[in-house]
Amino acid sequence: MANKGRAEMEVGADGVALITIVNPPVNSLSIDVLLCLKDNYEQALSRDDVKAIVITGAKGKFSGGFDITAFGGVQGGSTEQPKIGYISIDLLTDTLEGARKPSVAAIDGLALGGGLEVAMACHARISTSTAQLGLPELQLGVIPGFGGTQRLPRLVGLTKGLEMILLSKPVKGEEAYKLGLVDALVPRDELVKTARFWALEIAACRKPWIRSLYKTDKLESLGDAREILKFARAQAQKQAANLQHPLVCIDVIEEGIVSGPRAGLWKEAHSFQTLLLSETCKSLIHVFFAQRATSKVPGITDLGLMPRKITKVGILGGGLMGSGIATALILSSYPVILKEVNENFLKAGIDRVKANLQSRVRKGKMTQDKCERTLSLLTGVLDYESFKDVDLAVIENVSLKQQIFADLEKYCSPNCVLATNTSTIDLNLVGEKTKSRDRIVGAHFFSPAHVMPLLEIVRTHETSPQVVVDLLDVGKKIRKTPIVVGNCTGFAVNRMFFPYTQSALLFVDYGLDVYKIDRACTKFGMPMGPFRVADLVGFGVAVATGMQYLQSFPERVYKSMLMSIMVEDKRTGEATRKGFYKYDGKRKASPDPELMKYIEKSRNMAGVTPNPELMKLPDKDIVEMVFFPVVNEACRVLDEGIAVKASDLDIASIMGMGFPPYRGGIMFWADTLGANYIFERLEAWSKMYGDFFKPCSYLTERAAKGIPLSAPANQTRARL
Ligand SMILES: C[C@H](O)CC(=O)SCCNC(=O)CCNC(=O)[C@H](O)C(C)(C)COP(=O)(O)OP(=O)(O)OC[C@H]1O[C@@H](n2cnc3c(N)ncnc32)[C@H](O)[C@@H]1OP(=O)(O)O
Repeated sequence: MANKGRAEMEVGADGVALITIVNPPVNSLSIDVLLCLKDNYEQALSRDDVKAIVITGAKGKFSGGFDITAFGGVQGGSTEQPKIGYISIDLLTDTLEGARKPSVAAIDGLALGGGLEVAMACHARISTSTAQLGLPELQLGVIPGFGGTQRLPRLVGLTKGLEMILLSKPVKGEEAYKLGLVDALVPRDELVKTARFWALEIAACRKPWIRSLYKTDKLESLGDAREILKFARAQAQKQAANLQHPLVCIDVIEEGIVSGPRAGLWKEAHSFQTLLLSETCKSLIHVFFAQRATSKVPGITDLGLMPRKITKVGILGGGLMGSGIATALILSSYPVILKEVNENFLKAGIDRVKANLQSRVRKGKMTQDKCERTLSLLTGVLDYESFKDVDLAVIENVSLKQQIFADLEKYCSPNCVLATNTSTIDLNLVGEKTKSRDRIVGAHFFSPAHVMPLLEIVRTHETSPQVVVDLLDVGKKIRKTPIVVGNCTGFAVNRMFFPYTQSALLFVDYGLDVYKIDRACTKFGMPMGPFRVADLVGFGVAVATGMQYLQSFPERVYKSMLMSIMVEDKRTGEATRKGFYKYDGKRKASPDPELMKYIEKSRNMAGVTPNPELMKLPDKDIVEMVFFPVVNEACRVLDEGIAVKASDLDIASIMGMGFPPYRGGIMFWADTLGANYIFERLEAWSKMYGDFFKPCSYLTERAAKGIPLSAPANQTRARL
């Protein structure tokens, strides 16, 4: 098998061995790279002409950490691993850090995870000011495994070290220097030269020879450290009660502080090994690759098309979505022209963008100066005159979309991409009156558009691949995760979201408690249960959406009257301070005993007698009752070719619905339970409660054949 990366060594006349990690695209530390590093070290330590060593990464990137692609092989048992502690103790601690020749890390681009851990084992670190340094392993369900749990707190102090590790939050070179994580900041073109000089200075005892594993000056006293760790444990549990690995990480750090760093390294090595095989780690690794795979669309991104340069974006409508989209675009340096129908609406739209930016200033995410420079990219207009040179026009929720598209066709250049932000409108209808159907595309942002990470790119049969490639590129530049989907009511995310609320409403009619359902969902890991979400969004939207679904999918909509009854009583959610919950002045939700009268009315209208047995159900059953219909719908979305692959739906469920990432997304989670189990439960419920639960043919077939729901179906033709 071909080697996965290497480390190259070159010995200079100055007596410095320069070791370069070469493993594109991010110089990850594969086992091959690490074994090369070991060979290089053995050579450098034995050669008389080598006085000191510098480690760097090829092409401006130190290293993105351990090779994540190898995790899958280890988890599946197909890749053999080095023995426990071999990399962190034998190689990095005893060979590199314990060597009688000094090492200096020359860091540019990124030093993440194992990359930073290699750098911390060196005796000094020189960095550029823009490099990113961090230990993001917890994001992947593991802990730092090459000594990071021991060395980072010793270099930057326990509080900062915990923050960086538990929040997977990297720092820029500049901050790393202030924290003491790096020893000097230099411009990129002086990086290696300075590191060489520094290494020779250490060898000549003119600069300190520091083994960070044994540093104690930054560590708090044992009593203080215990208090800090206690607080960190409480925070970790509060933030994600279902996750074990943050607590394991804190235990490992504590071991090093209480019993010494060597004991800490051993505990780290054993814990890393155990966590690597956990369901959480498998799920999070799946999510890492699934997220990157969303921008790989068969038949679109494999045609060799290059994205065209988008230099200016026109937005029609400065409402909530239009202003949010404008904010997202100017934040990524796109000049934007915002068009409204009159002065008042235009001012309101621009004020919304200003408020979005000001909120970033207040939170310390942006300086006032940067805020003003960003705002200068936005121009408000009342006519189409300035649309001549826009490359992308995004139409927000304005009526007469057809007319607007016909107007745009007259005013914009023939190459301008025409995008519409809609969650429901049929794109084929929108383009009906134009000759430009090939450049019409949906750009479904989620509210608030400048904050939510997901972007559904909706294509019709006629949308050209070039236009999709262009929008994928814009999505990446504005830091959204784009999912390419076909045209249908609700696209992928809302189609999956709808049964979530529907199922919850059905079971309330049949006797379950609103608050019990919400609690079961939040314990499962959802940020909010379906009823709390409905309050947040407002019932107006939910009722209107329900009507559209009823039209499109009449055979599987449960017609609950509960929300409509509440709307009649002007009880429409958080905005009216009363929905399924009641809200105080600070938007704090609490259960409302009055709700029962609406529920009883809804049950009467449905002609349903509540079953008291349902209230005795454990949370697990409630979660399945709410989510299996979502799985069923996700299967239909996949079967119809609306989504091109199951992992796209995993990302859509995580980023669009708040499905817990540590469960891997809706389809990944479903496969951990098995298609057959889900089929049987849905089938049983469909007999008791009706067609809403009826398993679709995709699910039925896979359950019968024992095929995972996520397995690609080559026979499924994309219907768009
Ligand atoms: C023992 C140790 O403690 C354990 C570890 O080190 S675990 C690993 C810790 N490191 C990380 O978590 C970093 C993960 N990577 C990232 O956050 C980002 O990829 C990055 C910041 C490095 C680069 O981001 P960006 O420039 O946007 O590029 P991105 O699209 O994410 O990645 C480029 C490619 O590199 C791959 N890649 C990134 N990091 C990788 C890694 N550590 N191993 C293997 N492949 C990696 C991606 O999968 C992607 O591949 P693709 O082009 O085939 O889709």
